[in-house]
Amino acid sequence: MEVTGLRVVHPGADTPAVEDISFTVRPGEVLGLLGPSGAGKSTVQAVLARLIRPAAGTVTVLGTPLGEWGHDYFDHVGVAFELPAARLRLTARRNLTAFAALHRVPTADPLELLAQVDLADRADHRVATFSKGMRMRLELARALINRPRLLLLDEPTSGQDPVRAARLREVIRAEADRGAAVVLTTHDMDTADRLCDRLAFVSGGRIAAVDTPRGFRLGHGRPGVIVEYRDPEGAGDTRRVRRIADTTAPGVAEELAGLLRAGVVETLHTREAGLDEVFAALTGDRL
Ligand SMILES: Nc1ncnc2c1ncn2[C@@H]1O[C@H](COP(=O)(O)OP(=O)(O)OP(=O)(O)O)[C@@H](O)[C@H]1O
Repeated sequence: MEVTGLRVVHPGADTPAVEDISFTVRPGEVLGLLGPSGAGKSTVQAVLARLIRPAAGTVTVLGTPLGEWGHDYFDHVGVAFELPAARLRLTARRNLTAFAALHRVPTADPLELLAQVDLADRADHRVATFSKGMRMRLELARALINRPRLLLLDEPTSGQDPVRAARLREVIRAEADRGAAVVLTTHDMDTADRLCDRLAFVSGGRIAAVDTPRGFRLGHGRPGVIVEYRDPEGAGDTRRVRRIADTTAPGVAEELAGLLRAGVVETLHTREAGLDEVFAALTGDRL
C-alpha cells in the first residue's frame, strides 16, 4: 500500500486534519501510527477504510488506486476500529458467520478465530453480555475473517490486560507473517515497541519521522544506566539509587568503576530512551 501527499479537510473545518502524509506498507509489515489524541491518525485510517475522501493525495492499495476499487475492496481489507460493529443480540460465533457470508473470498473458521482472540468459551454467548475488552477482541476476529491482505486496526490492544494485549500482538504478528500489510494506531508503548516493524510519528496532522522502534530509541535517545548500591558510608543497610543519564559525562566512568570495585552494587541496568521521550524530542509534542 502506498500513500502520497494525503490531505484531508473535515466538513466545516478551517484547517486540514492531515496534510502531506506519505508512507508505504509492504506485505508482511506492521506500520504503527503513533501520536497524541487529535494528531490525525484516525483520519488517515478513515481514508484507507474508504469512510472519507481525501482533498488531495493518492492512495494505492494492492496496486490499484483507492478510487478505482469497487465493493470487492473489503474482500481484501480487514478493518477493526475502536467502536465495535458487532450485532449485540447475536452470539459471537453468529456475528462471525454472518460477516463471513458477506465475502466472496474464502473465509477463516469462526471458532478458530475466536480461540485466537481468547473468546472460544464465549462463542455461543450474546455479544450484549461481553465486556468492552471482549468486544474489541471480537472486532479483531471479525476483521480477520476474510484473511485480509491489508489490515487496518485502531488501538488493537486498548482495554486489554497485559497478557491479552501480548496475545493480540501475537495474533497480529501472525497475520503479517501470513503476508498481510498491517496499519495500526496505538497509544500503547509496548505495542508500538514490540509489534511494529516501523513507526510513523504523527503530530499536528503531519508525519514528523518514520523509523524502526529501535532506530528511534538508539538514534535519538541517550542511553543511561541505573545503579542500585549499598551505601558504604550510610548507616546499616542504607541503599541508594543512582540514575546516570549520560555515561560519557566527565567522572561517570570512574564513579561507576569505584562502586563496582567496592563490591556494593546490587543491580545495574541500562536505560534506553523511551519512545515517548523520543517522540517529545522530535515533535515537541507529548504522547
Ligand atoms: N468528523 C470530523 N469532523 C470535523 N473534524 C474532525 C472529524 N474527525 C476528526 N476531526 C478533527 O481532525 C483532527 C484529527 O483527528 P483524528 O481523529 O484523526 O486524530 P487521532 O490522532 O486519531 O486522535 P485519537 O487518538 O484521539 O483518535 C482533530 O483536530 C479532530 O478534531
